[in-house]
Order: sequence, then C-alpha cells, then structure tokens
Amino acid sequence: MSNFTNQMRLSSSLIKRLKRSLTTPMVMQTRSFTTTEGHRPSMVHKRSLDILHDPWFNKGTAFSMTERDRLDLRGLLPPNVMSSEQQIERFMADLKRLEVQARDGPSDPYALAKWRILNRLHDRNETMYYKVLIANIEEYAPIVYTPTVGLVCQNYSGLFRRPRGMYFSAEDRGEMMSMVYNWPADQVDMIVVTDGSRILGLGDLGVQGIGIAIGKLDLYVAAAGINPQRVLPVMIDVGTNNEKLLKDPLYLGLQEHRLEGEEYISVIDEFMEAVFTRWPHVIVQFEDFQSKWAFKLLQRYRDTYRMFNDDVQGTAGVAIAGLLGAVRAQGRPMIDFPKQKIVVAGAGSAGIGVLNAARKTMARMLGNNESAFDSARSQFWVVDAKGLITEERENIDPDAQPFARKVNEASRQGLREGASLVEVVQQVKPDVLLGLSAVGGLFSKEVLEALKGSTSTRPAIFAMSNPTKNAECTPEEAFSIVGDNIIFASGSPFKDVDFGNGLIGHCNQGNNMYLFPGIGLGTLLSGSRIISDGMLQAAAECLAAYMTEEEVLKGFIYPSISSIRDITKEVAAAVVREAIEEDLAEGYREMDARELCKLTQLRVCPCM
Ligand SMILES: NC(=O)c1ccc[n+]([C@@H]2O[C@H](COP(=O)([O-])OP(=O)(O)OC[C@H]3O[C@@H](n4cnc5c(N)ncnc54)[C@H](O)[C@@H]3O)[C@@H](O)[C@H]2O)c1
Ligand SMILES: O=C(O)C[C@H](O)C(=O)O
Ligand SMILES: [Mg+2]
Repeated sequence: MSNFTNQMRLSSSLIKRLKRSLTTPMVMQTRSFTTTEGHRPSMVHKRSLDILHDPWFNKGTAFSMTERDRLDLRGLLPPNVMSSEQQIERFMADLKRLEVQARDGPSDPYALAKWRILNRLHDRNETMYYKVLIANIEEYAPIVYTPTVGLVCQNYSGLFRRPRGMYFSAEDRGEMMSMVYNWPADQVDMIVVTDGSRILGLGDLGVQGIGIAIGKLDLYVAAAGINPQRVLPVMIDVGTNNEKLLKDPLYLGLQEHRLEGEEYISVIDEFMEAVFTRWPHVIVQFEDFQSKWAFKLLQRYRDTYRMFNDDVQGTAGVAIAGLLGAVRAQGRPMIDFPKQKIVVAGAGSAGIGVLNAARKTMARMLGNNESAFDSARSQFWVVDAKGLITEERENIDPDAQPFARKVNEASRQGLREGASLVEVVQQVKPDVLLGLSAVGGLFSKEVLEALKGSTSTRPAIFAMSNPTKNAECTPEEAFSIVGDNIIFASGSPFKDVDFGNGLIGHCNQGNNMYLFPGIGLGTLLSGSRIISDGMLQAAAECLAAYMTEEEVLKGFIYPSISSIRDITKEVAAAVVREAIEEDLAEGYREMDARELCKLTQLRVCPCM
C-alpha cells in the first residue's frame, strides 16, 4: 500500500475516533452488550480497561469484535474471540496442567506456582507487587523474568486471566491510530514490543510472547524506577508459523501464518506511527523479533524514532562488558582485548549484535581506523547451525558476511567451510567460547574437552542462551571439565558450583537486564531524540567499569542482581552524559538541556 493510501486510512480512522469522542462524553456514556450467558443486554457506564477489571461486566476474551469496538476494548484483548465454552475449557486445562510443565530444566520446581501468586498480586495492587519484587529481587527476578517468563509464555493461553498491555493484530490495519486511544494512560514512557517470533530460545510463540514484554517492563519498574502507570507491554500479532498453535482451538492469537515482506512492515510502520503520535516522547524497546526482522526494523527506525533492539544492542553491550571483564580476570589490562581469540556459536540477532560490537571495540583500541577495523575481524570464528562460516558459504546471510573466515586462512588452520564447533575449538584454542545459539547442551563434553587446549591462562565460557534448558552448558559441566580457574557466565541464572574443597566456582549472569533498564531510563531523562551508538557504548563501558579489580580476579565479571538498581542508575547517568555530549539531549519535564548540562561534570558541553 502506498504511503498516501496508508495515511488516508489512518486519518479516516482517527477522524472517526475524534468524532466519537466529541459527540459522546467518554466517562458518562452508557453502552449495552450481551452478557456471557447470552441474551439480555447489559447496560454499562464504563469503558475500556474499567470494564475488563470489573467482574460484574467482564467477559474477557468472549467480547465479540463489535462489542470490543463499541466499548473501546479493541487492542486490550488478544485478537482471537472465544466462546464461553472455550474459555471454560481453557481454564480447566490450565487447572489440570498445574504440575505438568511447571519446571524449566534444573530451575525452581515451583516457579510457575510462584509466578501465578505474584501475577495475582500484580493485578490486585501494583504498589505492593513492586515493593515485594524490589525487596526480593534476587529471588523473584527469575520468576517474573528469565527463565520462568519463558515457561509463562509457553503456557500463556492457559495462564491468561486479566489482560495486560495492548494487542495490535494484522486485522487491525488502518485502525491502530484510533486504537492507541483505548489505552487509559495519557502518558507512556516505555513500551516493550514483540511480535512473538523468537521468544528466548523457545521459537515462535505467537501472541503468547506478550509475557516477555510484561517481564521486561517489570524490570523497568523494579530496576529503573519507571512509573508502572507509564509502561505499556505490546504484542503485535501478525500470525504465527508455529503449527501446534495454528491447530490449537484454545490459542488466543490469530490463527494464520505470519505476514511477510511489505505487508509485515506496513503493520509495524502503522504501529510505530500510532504510538509516537499519541505519546511523542515514548521509548520503544523491540524484543524477541526473529533475526530476519530484528536488523531490518532497527535500521528502518533508529534514526527517526526513540527506539532500540534489546537483543541486538542490549545484549551486545552486556557481552562487551563481560568480555572485557574476562580479559581483566586474566590479570591483563582491558587494552589487551584485541588479542583475544573468540569463537561465537550462533549468528542470529544476538550473536551478530555481539560480533559487531566486539569488533568495533577492538578497532577503537587498535587506533580507530579502517585497518584496525579490518584486522579486528580476524579475531572471530563464527559457527552457526551449518558449522564454521567461511567465504565459501552459499547464500550467506549478509549480516554474517563480514565475519566469514577467508578460505585460505581457514585451511592454514586446518579448518574448512562448515567445520564443526568441536573442530573449531580444537584448532583455534580460543580464549573465549561464547554461545548465543539457543541450543541447550551445545557445549558438549567434547567441545569443553577441546577448550582445555585453550592458549588462555583463564578461558572464558559464555553460555548465554535462554531459558535454562537452552543454555549451551551448565556451570557444573564447564568447571568440572575445563577446570576450576575458568570464567563462567550464563544468560539464565544458575547456582554457584561448590568444588567441595572450600572453593566456589562463580556463575555470573550475563543477561541484557544489566543494561536495558539503564538505557531506557537514561534516554528518558536526557530526552534524547534517538538512541545513538555512542549512548549504547557508554552504557556498556559503564557496566564494564562497575566491577572492581579484586572482584574480576575472583571471577566476578557481572554484578549481583541485588545491585541492579544501583547499576541501572549508573548506566542511566552514563547514557545521559553521552546524549548531552552528542548534543542529542532535549531534556525532560522542567529539566531542559541546559539544566541537564549543569548537572553533569562534563568538561565539554555543546549547549554551554
Ligand atoms: N543472555 C542474554 O542477554 C541474551 C540476549 C539475547 C538473546 N539471548 C539468547 O540467545 C539465543 C539466540 O538468540 P537469537 O535472537 O540470536 O536467535 P536466532 O534464532 O536469531 O539465532 C540462533 C543462531 O544459532 C545458530 N545455531 C543453531 N543451531 C546451532 C548449532 N548447532 N551450532 C551453532 N549454532 C547454531 C543459528 O544458525 C542461528 O545463527 C536465544 O536463546 C536467546 O534467548 C540471550
Ligand atoms: O530475555 C532475556 O532474558 C534475555 C534476552 O533478551 C533473550 O532474548 O534471551
Ligand atoms: Mg530478548
């Protein structure tokens, strides 16, 4: 559809909406609809979320599309309209499933039960919910966030009780500009949006992916202190390619294959235009989009909107901080980073994001010129589902292309196109083995045995895939096979390993949660128009510098989650400083750019 036609559609829906609000005062309006039992019309003086939160009137997913339109509910419920019989079936199936699938690998067996209790509190009393979460962040972050949030998404059709957030579906094309006004808050600071196409390492979960947006925003409130009334989780339902969900009669999302190409982009464009029209200062975090869209959408929007992609950019910053920590843990200065040999398993949105950032960081340390950038490339070996990526790879993904090994260079090392991970580790003897493959157990006994040949005095293993059962290896496997001296980090939380001799092998959590809340908060407070590479780099450097020399030498390369509020504050301050330095900051509320400058200790400040 041309931009013009699109605009016409958008503006006609907006005009409809405006007319409706002019002719009928929202609050006092009386509307009728049929109750769940059927026939008698019910009169209601409420609208929007007030209806969904009222047990006398709420029909949940059984509200028909006409009722959703008339009661300003469009977008506040998952798109699939259910019959009351289906609702009961879904509830009963969930009740019976209580103990089954309540566990994600070796994690807490009661995780899902705890999530249900916390979720009920979230629905009843947000202030109390966040107080409980903040006071017990170490215990409950793994429940409301990774790894349990993965289990929640997998079971979402059953767990769904009260809606939270907004749903924009392929069926809502042309309506989004109007729908955004169904959200009751006049001010929204943070949106986390997903299309559900790659939820953690669990694949395409369709509409059920809304859970990840809710979990991330919980951390925005708990770690960054964002007002819970100003966060908005969003699910863009463009269908699903998950065959199981397509056949499930109780699935809450659109039961059609995913939109592709221009059709897909036009939905996301319409969503972005709608939310930035209603809330011009909002920040949109893209989360768990499959790689093929993650990069394209980032390129499409990053210079126009206040947005970032957490999996590409947040993960990259967290990985850089960890990689620099691993260099320091060897007793070497950070500036030795460009000498590290790094094997990366996984060339998706996260893997490529990390590779690009690591290469740039090395290049900066080597003189920040073209030849430095070029030579940094040779420090990386990238293995994906088809093995080692070389220039011989057919139909190579353009994002992976810059990291393809030259064929003669590979053969000098005894490697070839498609070489297995174990062969690569054997030949390269890397300092770092980093996994973002979503393949649980990929760092097998053989791979870890091969890493014993590392030329590093202290090899580092980053098993960053989530949730727990997708981790490339466990810390027990890593420490017991490679040795007590290694550095270990995983994306999902694991317990430290007790060596039984009074010594402990520390398991770091290398998760983007250490950066995204600070990136969002810093952007909000600075009022920066966009989120620049420099702001992201400042966030990563701040996290890298957070750990003391003594801590890194003991193998602690990331802070404990109990200090997440402090880290977030530091990261946010670094982001604000950088935004000011780059002359991007426009200020926040009464704190204009000039006032912000006064607050910082910058020597050079462009607005002074
Ligand atoms: N720790 C964190 O903060 C963090 C952040 C982002 C993503 N992740 C995790 O990283 C994982 C990957 O995310 P993504 O968005 O890049 O996914 P993706 O699906 O885009 O990429 C997965 C990549 O792994 C490769 N792969 C598959 N099987 C492989 C194998 N046997 N050997 C080597 N490579 C293999 C694929 O070819 C692909 O390149 C997910 O589990 C996600 O949860 C963790
Ligand atoms: O969600 C997480 O825990 C980290 C990351 O964003 C992921 O997709 O795995
Ligand atoms: Mg993610």
